[in-house]
Amino acid sequence: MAINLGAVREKYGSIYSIQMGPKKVAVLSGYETVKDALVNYGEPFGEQSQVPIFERLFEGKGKPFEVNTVMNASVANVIVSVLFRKRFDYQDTQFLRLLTLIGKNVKLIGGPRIVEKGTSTAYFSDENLVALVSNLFVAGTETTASTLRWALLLMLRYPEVQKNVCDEITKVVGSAQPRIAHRTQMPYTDAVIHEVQRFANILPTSLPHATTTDVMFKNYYIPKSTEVITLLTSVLRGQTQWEKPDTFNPEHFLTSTGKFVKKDAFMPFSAGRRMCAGESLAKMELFLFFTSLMQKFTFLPPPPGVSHLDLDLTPDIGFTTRPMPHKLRALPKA
Ligand code: HEM
Repeated sequence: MAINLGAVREKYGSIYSIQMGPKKVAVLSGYETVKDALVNYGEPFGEQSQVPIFERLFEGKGKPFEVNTVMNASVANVIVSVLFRKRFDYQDTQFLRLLTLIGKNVKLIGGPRIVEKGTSTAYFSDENLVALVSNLFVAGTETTASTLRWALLLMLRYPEVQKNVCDEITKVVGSAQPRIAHRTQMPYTDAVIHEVQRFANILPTSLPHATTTDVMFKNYYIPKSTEVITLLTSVLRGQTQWEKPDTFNPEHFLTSTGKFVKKDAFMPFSAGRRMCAGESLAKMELFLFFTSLMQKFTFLPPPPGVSHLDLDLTPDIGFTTRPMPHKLRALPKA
């Protein structure tokens, strides 16, 4: 996925276009070209790019609304543009039905397990392709959207953390569009996103694995083809790993001087050769969606009389850990 735009520039010069999902995008590079475009041609290059999720939130004008659909649709469109080079309109009935079905499936899988007939992976077929595309779609949508919904709920529940995030965004990003490059200068926001992922614990049992051979593991014999579940909850909420394992506490990822600190037990994407294939994409999405939303809105619990202390952090039932359906208010910032 990663394109070395520096290398592309060497080949094609300082102005070229690339296809990004459904859109053809012009790339301007090099000091002279960029300065010329921004200063001398400020007007024609000056329109702000439309971001559908913001339009939806602005439409609400601070009224309470349910965030599930718009969050799922926004995140699903990222993966749809990677897979199919297109995006769906948020009103598209087929798209909305697909998202509803994914939501229902995830809930059902959390109950008694459904045993599926395996698709042969011995050769490449239409069947494999459909399975691959739908796996990527499901894996890439529900997980990221649910993490973002937790992020908003936790910001409602901990307004002081929301304020610290917003202050850091004002200081580092200002009114510019947030970019991945900002992340290293934003240790507090980075820590909050890590702590959201740790606390949300989206895939508490990870995905099931199976042994490829008979194994002796710590004096236990495990025969070949045994299904193995690795409990990520026990790592993300491990009592010996974290100062306050069951409390949302961004300080878990901060030193006493406010620097971001990595933790070995931060393992929401699992680890090893089967670890999440979409980790980098997910991390980028989480940072960009979260900072962009926090930059533009103040998130509040729905009235009347709901205090942030009343908000319920008990997760909904399902294969993934999702917040209970709830409403919130998004107040546009001046
Ligand atoms: C916050 C977001 C996400 C979380 C927490 C997450 C977490 C995980 C976890 C725990 C696994 C299981 C790894 C294992 O079996 O050991 C997994 C697998 C996978 N994830 Fe993600 N994921 C996220 C987002 C994504 C995205 C955006 C994509 C796609 C672009 C994606 C694609 C996959 C795929 C394809 C696998 C299967 C890998 C394999 O079995 O070889 N994930 N993910």
